[in-house]
Amino acid sequence: MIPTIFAPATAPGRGGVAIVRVSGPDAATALTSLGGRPLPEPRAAAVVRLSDPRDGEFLDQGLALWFPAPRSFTGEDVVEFHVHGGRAVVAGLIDALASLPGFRIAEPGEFSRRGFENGKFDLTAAEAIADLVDAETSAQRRQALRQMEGDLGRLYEDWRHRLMRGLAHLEADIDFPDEDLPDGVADQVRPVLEALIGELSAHLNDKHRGERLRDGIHIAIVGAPNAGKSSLLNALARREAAIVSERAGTTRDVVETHLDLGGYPVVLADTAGLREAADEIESEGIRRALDRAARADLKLAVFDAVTLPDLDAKTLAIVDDDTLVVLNKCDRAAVTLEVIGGRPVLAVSAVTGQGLPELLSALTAAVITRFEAPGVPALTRARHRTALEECRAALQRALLAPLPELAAEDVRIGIRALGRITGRVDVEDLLDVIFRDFCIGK
Ligand SMILES: Nc1nc2c(ncn2[C@@H]2O[C@H](COP(=O)(O)OP(=O)(O)OP(=O)(O)O)[C@@H](O)[C@H]2O)c(=O)[nH]1
Ligand SMILES: [K+]
Ligand SMILES: [Mg+2]
Repeated sequence: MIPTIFAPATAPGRGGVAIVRVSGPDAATALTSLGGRPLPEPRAAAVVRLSDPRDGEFLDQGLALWFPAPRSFTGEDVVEFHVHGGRAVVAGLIDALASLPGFRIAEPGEFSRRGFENGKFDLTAAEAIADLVDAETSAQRRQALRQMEGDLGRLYEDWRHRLMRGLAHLEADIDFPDEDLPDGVADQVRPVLEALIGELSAHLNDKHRGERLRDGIHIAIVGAPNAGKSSLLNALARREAAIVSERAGTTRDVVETHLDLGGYPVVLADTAGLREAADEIESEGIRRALDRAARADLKLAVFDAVTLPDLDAKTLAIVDDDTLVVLNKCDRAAVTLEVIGGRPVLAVSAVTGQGLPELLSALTAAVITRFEAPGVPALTRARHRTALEECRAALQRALLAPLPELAAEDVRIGIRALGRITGRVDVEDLLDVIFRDFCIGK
């Protein structure tokens, strides 16, 4: 017997309203026994006076919604109680529900899991629900919503169906060599595999755009000691996140701060000044700085306007296409350079704030051009990436396979890898395609 599960759907603590969700075969009982009334109209809010069925103690007056299966989030019978959002109210309701036979508190993600198991949505959409709940910026929200609406799931399902048709052709070739099938089935498969390998590669080769959007885009501030890196971090973050001092070599550890740039989540990192280290600790700090610069999506290379025309060679060596060049302390020296290391110079003062709005817009623009690709759903999870790489490798093997049997086995591996992403790994699907495409033996 499937247990009926329940849990608060709203965050713990005080609030205007708290929602407690119930799902399972006995969900209706929760409403009738606690609410002391017959079931209301489906999907219409009804006023309920809730009391504990054990002793009749009044718990709260609230609203109840009744969603009979299968038209609910989980695909099961679902009841939602909207009550006053106090801890004691919710605790009393939870306690009363727990006393009902066959009821237990839900495990994390269990409502979504039941929804997936009842075919309400695929795994990518379930993951998107989690992302949407975690979304902190508008771009994160947009990506999660697109994925929840099925953009990514549809892309992977389309690929999987194309592969299944390819496999059906291969299998027909193997199983029914004497049947009256069209010629050259194997030749029909090759272009299908080649096209898919191309599409998989384009999707995989996206600079981790979607994954970055979930985790945050990494920007590293690098430069010589005392160039004003920590001052710049503090100015951009509008808080004293890093220690600033006139002593060269102040920053040792990487200091991170989180920003929202144009709706994109950004992890901005301040690092140790680059120079010949004076001691072991500084040398470790510089190693971390270089490591961070190498792994960053974007870099801010900070030069000191006071020391012009000398440019720090260690910082110059880091400048590349993913770098914004910043000339700091322009309150103290006239800016005479427009280009450094082939990149346009952004003149700023971390102290007076001069040039910072321009730096912020340049940074935001750089972030947007690197990570926005309208219309095309992005790969969002390492789990998907692993499966897609496995699929591509299998298809590449299939192209080289000397026998159709071996090619078919590799294509099957590719199909299973794609099926794992959406959670659709049903062999019945494959039979459907075989019978629909060939109608052998009727
Ligand atoms: N006038 C002026 N002084 C600045 C500016 N930016 C930083 N400073 C000063 O320069 C000194 C060094 O600043 P920091 O921010 O500690 O420099 P840093 O690059 O982080 O230095 P390390 O952590 O030692 O590598 C401090 O005394 C700051 O007040 C600026 O734009 N104008
Ligand atoms: K310093
Ligand atoms: Mg510093």
